Amino acid sequence: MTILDKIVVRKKEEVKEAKARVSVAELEKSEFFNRHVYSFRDFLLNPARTGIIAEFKRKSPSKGIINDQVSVEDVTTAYAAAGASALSVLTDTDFFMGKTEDVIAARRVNGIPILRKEFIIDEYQLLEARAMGADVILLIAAILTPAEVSHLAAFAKSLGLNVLLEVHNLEELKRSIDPHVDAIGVNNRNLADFTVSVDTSFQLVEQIPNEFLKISESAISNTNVIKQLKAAGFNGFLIGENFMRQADPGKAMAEFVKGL
Ligand SMILES: O=P(O)(O)OC[C@@H](O)[C@@H](O)c1c[nH]c2ccccc12
Repeated sequence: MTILDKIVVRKKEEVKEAKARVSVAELEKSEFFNRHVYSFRDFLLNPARTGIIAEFKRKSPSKGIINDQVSVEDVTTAYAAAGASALSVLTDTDFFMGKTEDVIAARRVNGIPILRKEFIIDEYQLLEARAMGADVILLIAAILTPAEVSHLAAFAKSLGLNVLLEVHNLEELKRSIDPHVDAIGVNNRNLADFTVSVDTSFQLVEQIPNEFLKISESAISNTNVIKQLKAAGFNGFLIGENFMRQADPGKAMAEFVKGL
């Protein structure tokens, strides 16, 4: 079993437990459920911002603890002030040390799009994403059939959410592409074996139709790479560890963007 398989097994249990604990009617009554959702496209394409989707990530299966000493409010507001186009906040607890409350806390203090970074396998998690104040949801092609991608993307759109589809090879891209998706993210990290290569982004960019926003995800640690990715056609750059491994991730991002 790969780590991704393990995460999905655990996720199925979690979703079952959550459904038993909190009804859909309760989710629909939550304070953020009917709020205005920010447009991922507008923020990513705004030239006054950096295109960086800055991630709050305490821990990962590949790196272990990255940083569990900082607050989600401090870091995300500093990311936004440093020019982030959007925020990414992990909500998986067992593998990434994240939680629903992290998105809620980030939502209260930020006015830019928030991606609920989660392993989505069920419609219920999209209702949760809406309820916690997220604007963007992630669909990972490696764990979903094309029919599931299409169904979940359409349901997310019906809730007003933006959809980011993540692929890490041409086969996943070809089989999963769907008109309900807003953005396609090329993950430079293979979630099955953790190998990383930014070349994955350069190889796949030409194959992504231009109606989709193009995002390069993971293992981005210098501004020259961002310049090259931009020249190749990418609109967004998802960065986590490079900032989070510093004592002050917001300050690390502010320093980083000086090089753009
Ligand atoms: O920390 P990095 O290498 O900058 O990567 C950030 C982000 O791309 C990565 O956390 C990620 C990309 N896709 C995911 C899916 C699930 C969990 C995590 C991820």
